[in-house]
Amino acid sequence: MADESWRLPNSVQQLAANMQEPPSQYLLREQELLGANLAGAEMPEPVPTIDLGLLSASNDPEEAAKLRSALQTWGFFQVSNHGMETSLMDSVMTASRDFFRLPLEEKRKYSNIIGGKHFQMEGYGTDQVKTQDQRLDWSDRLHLKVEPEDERNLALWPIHPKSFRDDLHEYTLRSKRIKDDILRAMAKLLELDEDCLVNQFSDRALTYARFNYYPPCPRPDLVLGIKPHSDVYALTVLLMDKDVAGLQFLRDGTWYNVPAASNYTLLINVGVTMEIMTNGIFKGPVHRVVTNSEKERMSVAVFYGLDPEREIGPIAQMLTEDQPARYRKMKVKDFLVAHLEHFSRGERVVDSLRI
Ligand SMILES: O=C(O)CCC(=O)C(=O)O
Ligand SMILES: [Fe+2]
Repeated sequence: MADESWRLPNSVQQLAANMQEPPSQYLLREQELLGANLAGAEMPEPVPTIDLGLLSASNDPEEAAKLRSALQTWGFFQVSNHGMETSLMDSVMTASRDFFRLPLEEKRKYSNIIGGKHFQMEGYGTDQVKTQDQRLDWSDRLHLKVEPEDERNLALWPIHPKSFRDDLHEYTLRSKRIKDDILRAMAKLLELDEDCLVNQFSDRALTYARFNYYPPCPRPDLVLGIKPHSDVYALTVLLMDKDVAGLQFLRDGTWYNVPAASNYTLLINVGVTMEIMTNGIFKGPVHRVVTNSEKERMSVAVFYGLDPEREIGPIAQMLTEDQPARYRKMKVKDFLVAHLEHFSRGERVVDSLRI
């Protein structure tokens, strides 16, 4: 039988602890390094910051204009005055750090590989390896479905540290309010009914939380923490490490560094689902994560998607005779499968849906 062990990558944390040089599957090829400039450039302006309290309470025109500009220029922004307590963000980060510090055998109880061979989306591990020549990312993840709540697979929710489950539950309740406030503000920018976007997310809509752990990497000049991608869901709420930077966004051919902020930053970015729903008006930016030779980095992303049983396509209110649909319709669950295929090849699924 052919040796298929390449399908089961090691924990990167384990590799980082034992190796001097990353194995070849992690190294970017010469071609990929051309013009890649992993060091990235400084952003020409500070990360746009939207006062969410002001925006949602009074639809403050200045904040709304900032949001419009951030969405059109970058596809991401920071939110302040968002109602999430620092102590809760602290607890989530600490619980996440404590989880990744557990012994490997303990973490493997939540593995995303079933029966030693079959990959599932949820659980602890790395991305699925689909082909032998796929570039691997220098990160380990814990990926959990949070909503619909009755579909939580609690067997994959860590019991250590003890606070993990409660913290995640509480955190995602708060994060949902932030997401809804942003969706309302975006709907107003598009001159849609205030709840038009919020209503796209039924009680069967998917929410995932992903805990990303990036161990120090001996070759930050050749290895990425996460390869370039656009998030597939509609909106991402990202809690970033307050000490270590690493996230970069691509704009007009240049990779820009998002600096670490000493207080926790909640960064919001548009995903491909939103790009399709708004018929291409708000675009899901391409981003990646670079590695650091000395420091580990953590982030926690919450992804908001649609009900997998419905169709994804531009919403009817966005279409006119002059602005016909730019994307084909597709069942959400097929779209998510197609995304994984494209992601493993470093491509964007949205490009395959253009009419
Ligand atoms: O770690 C980060 O800052 C970003 C992570 C990310 O892009 C993702 O999980 O999709
Ligand atoms: Fe992402």
